[in-house]
Order: sequence, then structure tokens, then C-alpha cells
Amino acid sequence: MRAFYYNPMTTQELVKQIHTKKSFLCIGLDVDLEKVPAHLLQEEDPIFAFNKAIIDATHHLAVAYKPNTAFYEAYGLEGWESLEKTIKYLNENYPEIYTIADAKRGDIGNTSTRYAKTFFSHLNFDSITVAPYMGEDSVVPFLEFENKQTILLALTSNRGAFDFQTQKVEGEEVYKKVIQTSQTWKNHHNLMYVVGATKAEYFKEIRNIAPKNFLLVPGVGAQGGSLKEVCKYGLNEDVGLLINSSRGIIYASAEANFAEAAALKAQELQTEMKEILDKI
Ligand SMILES: O=C(O)c1cc(=O)[nH]c(=O)n1[C@@H]1O[C@H](COP(=O)(O)O)[C@@H](O)[C@H]1O
Repeated sequence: MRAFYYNPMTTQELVKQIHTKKSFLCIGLDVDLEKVPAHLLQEEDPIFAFNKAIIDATHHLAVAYKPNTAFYEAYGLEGWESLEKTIKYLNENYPEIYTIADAKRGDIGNTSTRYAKTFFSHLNFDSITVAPYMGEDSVVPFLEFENKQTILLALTSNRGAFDFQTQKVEGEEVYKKVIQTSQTWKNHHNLMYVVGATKAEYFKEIRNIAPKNFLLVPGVGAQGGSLKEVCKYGLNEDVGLLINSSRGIIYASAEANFAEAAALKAQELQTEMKEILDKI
């Protein structure tokens, strides 16, 4: 795929879109060919056909899409091509939509630079999820892209988050150290954090140390997190939340009506979001 001209999206534009659509919904495009409707398997590119139908049916309800790269890499070269077609389709047809490469990268600086080029320059994603474990020099190559966002894993939605992230080092939980330390690397226009929806009771403290940053919040839907609980302390003056649901939306039906069923699920969340936004 050749690089094409594309205007990168700032957080201010993201906030504008949130207010226009009355939505801070992110739809996760985690495509599993064992779960897509059988008739799509006859398509030349079933993954892209599935994504296109979901995007066309839900783009007015969501402000962001988040393909998790594992679901594409698992199908080898063909899967990677489906990912390329998906991001190109989003950028060309819905340029207002915010895009997240959920790739959870991060390596020595020289290698992180290549990851950053892959997802920001070549694929033209607006943002990427990055693991902070290797420290500042592994994250800075992503932050050097001025109009792109780096989304650091802070407190993840899974049970294993308690293995390291909530453990104390010198009296402070590791996830707090990640947030506090990284705040000195770049400003809130370039830096966001992942905080799981299943960890709603932590949002108050997280907002104390990261009042301005956007938080990407996966775990609503299939993992059982509550939108209302997250919003109680997670919202900030710019809304500041992107709530992701993947399986709960895209696999609402495995029948021919899968895209309409996905739109209904997205609509349920958007309606709840509108009610919340109307009150602030
Ligand atoms: O970075 C992520 O997006 C992420 C972080 C996290 O703590 N928990 C988490 O579930 N995710 C991702 O968010 C998506 C959640 O999918 P569902 O549980 O199907 O809604 C998957 O792509 C996960 O890999």
C-alpha cells in the first residue's frame, strides 16, 4: 500500500467530534473468522468485508475504532493486508474518525522508532497502544510524532494487572509511577493512558494524577465493566474518555443482519453516553 495524504487528528478535534456525536465510544475491530457470519467467508477478503460493514453501520455512533493487531497478524500476510485496507478505508471515507492501533509495542529506542514509523507514517493511525515497561527511551520515539498520540498501558483490565501494576515500589503503586513519570515526557495532547473499565474504583485517584489526559477504557461489554461507574470519576472537562467495546458490539449477531445488530448495541452505549454528556 502506498502512503496517501492524510491529515492527522489532534485531541481538540477528537473532543469536537465527541460533542457533535454525543458519543465517546470506541469500537474494537477484533475480527475472528470463527465468529463472523458464514456467508462472509466466500468474500475475497472476509475480514475487510466484515470491518467495512461494521464501520458503515456504526460510524455515526462511534468516535474511534481500535483494531487490535493480534487479530490480523494471526492470519499472516492476508491478515496484515486486511488491516491495511481497514485503516485506509477509515481514513479515506471517515476522516473525522479517530484511529487506534492496538499493538502494545515498546522496545529499545532504535526499534521503537521502526514501530512508530510502521503505525504512524506507513499505516497512518492516529495513535498506538504502548507498553511502558522498558521506560522512557522506549516510549519517546512514539512521542516524537507531534500530531499523534501514544497510549500507555497504565492499569489494565485483566486479572494480571494485580501481579505488577498495583504492586508498590518505594511506597507507590507501579501504575501510578507510570502515569506520574510519563507526564514529564510529553503533554496531554500526545499522551493518553489505558485504564480498564473493570477497575472503576481506581479512576478517582488516576484523575488526581492525570487530570487532563484522555483515558482509553476497554473492558465494557464482554469483560463486565460499567460505563456509569467509569464516568463517575473518569470524566474531565474535555470528556477525556474513550470507552472501548469489541466483542460486545461486533459479534452481536452471526447472521446476515450482523451489522445492524452491531449498530443496535453501539446505539445502546451511545444513548447512555448522550445522557451522561447532557448532564455535564
Ligand atoms: O489496550 C487495550 O485496548 C486493552 C487493554 C486492557 O487493559 N484490556 C483490554 O481488553 N484491551 C483490549 O481491548 C479489547 C477488549 O475487547 P472486548 O473485551 O471484546 O471488548 C481487546 O482488543 C483487548 O486486547
